[in-house]
Amino acid sequence: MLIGDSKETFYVGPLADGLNQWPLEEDLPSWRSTMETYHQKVLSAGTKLLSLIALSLKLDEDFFGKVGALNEPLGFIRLLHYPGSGDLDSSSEEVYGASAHSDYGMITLLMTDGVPGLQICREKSKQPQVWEDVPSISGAFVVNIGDMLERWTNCLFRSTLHRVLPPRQERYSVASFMEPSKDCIVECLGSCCSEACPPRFPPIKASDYLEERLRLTYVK
Ligand SMILES: O=C(O)CCC(=O)C(=O)O
Ligand SMILES: [Fe+2]
Repeated sequence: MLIGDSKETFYVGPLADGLNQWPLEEDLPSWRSTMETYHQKVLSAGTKLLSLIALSLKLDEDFFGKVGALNEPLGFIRLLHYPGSGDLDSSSEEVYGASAHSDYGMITLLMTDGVPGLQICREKSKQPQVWEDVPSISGAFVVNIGDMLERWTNCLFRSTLHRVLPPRQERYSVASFMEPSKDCIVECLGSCCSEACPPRFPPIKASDYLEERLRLTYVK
């Protein structure tokens, strides 16, 4: 019996570090160039969004660049496939397509094929949790706030708790994660704390934070 998420994933890592292992051109013609173009475009959209977030926090629009969050190598793309419930092994007991989590980085730009399933919980620390369907808007990204942005803003920007219900029909999505560059120190912004509202999290190096989260997720 299988218990766990039904999702299948394929990662495309940062382009600049040359570590991606691409399928052969003759096996998947134009796939690599399509993914590289998508990677560049989605990172550029994400960088613009981060400038808007910086401005909303009364920071310089290039704040995230200046603190070293946007240095290369940057950005992971996760291609996701959720089998339709009819395609699942009848002995498996997957409860979710993707179980409840928040993403680790700054923001995630999510594109789906329109098949429902994604849900968010607005008040993540309240019990019982209330889950709402996220409607798909053709041509638009769903943008999730990640945990490191929550740390930076001392919870002014809350990371989005989300999950994917096992879809009845097959579902595809593409999640593009903007994580701060490895050496960037994520620490409470001066404008987000005061004596009455001290920093809730100590400063942390982005790579240390990420490694710890990955360890907790994958090493059980
Ligand atoms: O497939 C989706 O809609 C969400 C995927 C997701 O949350 C993730 O990959 O972190
Ligand atoms: Fe996610």
